Amino acid sequence: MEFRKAGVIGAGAWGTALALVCARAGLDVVLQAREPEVVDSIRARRINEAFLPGVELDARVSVTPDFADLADCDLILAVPPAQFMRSTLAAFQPHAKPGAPILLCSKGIERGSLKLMTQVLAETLPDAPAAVLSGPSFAADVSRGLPTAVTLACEDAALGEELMWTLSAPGFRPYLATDLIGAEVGGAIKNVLAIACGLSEGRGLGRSAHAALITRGFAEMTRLGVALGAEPQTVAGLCGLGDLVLTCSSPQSRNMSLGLALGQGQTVEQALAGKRSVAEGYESAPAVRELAARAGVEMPICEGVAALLAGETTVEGLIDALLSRPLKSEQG
Ligand SMILES: NC(=O)C1=CN([C@@H]2O[C@H](COP(=O)(O)OP(=O)(O)OC[C@H]3O[C@@H](n4cnc5c(N)ncnc54)[C@H](O)[C@@H]3O)[C@@H](O)[C@H]2O)C=CC1
Ligand SMILES: O=C(CO)COP(=O)(O)O
Repeated sequence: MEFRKAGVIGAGAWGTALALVCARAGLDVVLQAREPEVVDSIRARRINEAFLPGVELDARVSVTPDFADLADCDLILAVPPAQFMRSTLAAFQPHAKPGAPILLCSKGIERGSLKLMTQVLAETLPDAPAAVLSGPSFAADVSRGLPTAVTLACEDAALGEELMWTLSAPGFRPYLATDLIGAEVGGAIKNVLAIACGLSEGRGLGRSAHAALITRGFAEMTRLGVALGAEPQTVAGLCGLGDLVLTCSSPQSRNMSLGLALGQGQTVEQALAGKRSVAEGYESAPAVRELAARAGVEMPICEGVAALLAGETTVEGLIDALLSRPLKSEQG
């Protein structure tokens, strides 16, 4: 199957950057934006001022508010915040071209249902072939053409390969996998762990604590991923460990910067006030906590972040709780 026209659903920073990736890969692109001012800004100035300022969009990218304009797209990239994936796909569903694959590019777990994005897709567009794109990739970097490598997972290996060739460009390298769950869990959990790393940074706990949080956080990610059916080597790839390292290492991350603000003494409400961009770790933390409890998996860092965000503990309480855990085997 040769792909010629991509529809990108969701014109936040990442959807806009991915529209550029598709255009650079030679596809015609229709970018669906929810906000009228985003449509106006791209039509008037070729720039998404609200979510990706300073980046000029390729002439191959057209913008629309209307899902009907994606009806002839033979490939769809779904990029709304995870909590809106279900409502967004449901709105798009009447316009989906039969057989067009849907590449899920959002990172999170649906609150309430505790479902991954592939499960949400299976319930809203059950006949659409599913794939997942996830990995260390700041929209600002990717949109500027800086080198990036990501995981592209698809159970149908031939379709995965087709998608890999379709989307690859000199600065954008998708690596193939067939393990959808593995490709999804890391991206959801790393956002919660990045909040923890931000807290540590904000409290001035030092680089050693930072490295400990990444490493023990990766153990949590792997435990829950495996309990949900992921292959550990997928979690150790770009979509898991790779994205954990990126997101925990730069205040450019919305999740890490949320943790940083909390660590410096802001309340959750203050840290989130006035923000239009999404911090998926805030949204997914309660779902990660519930999934871990349901699976009987210990995730003390994620559990602590969820408790902090829910107002059940303080930053000091969270740090004390982690440091007073019983000593044990590293592999346990
Ligand atoms: N920004 C980045 O560097 C990256 C983001 N992602 C993921 O992409 C997904 C989207 O994030 P961004 O593009 O960064 O978003 P953003 O934070 O730049 O923008 C917020 C988005 O939320 C949408 N939105 C707000 N209310 C909505 C509603 N009721 N229904 C549907 N959509 C609504 C807005 O239209 C906008 O597209 C997230 O899951 C994020 O984790 C993944 C890789 C990189
Ligand atoms: O997912 C990302 C990088 O891979 C973006 O991280 P933030 O959402 O924390 O900014």
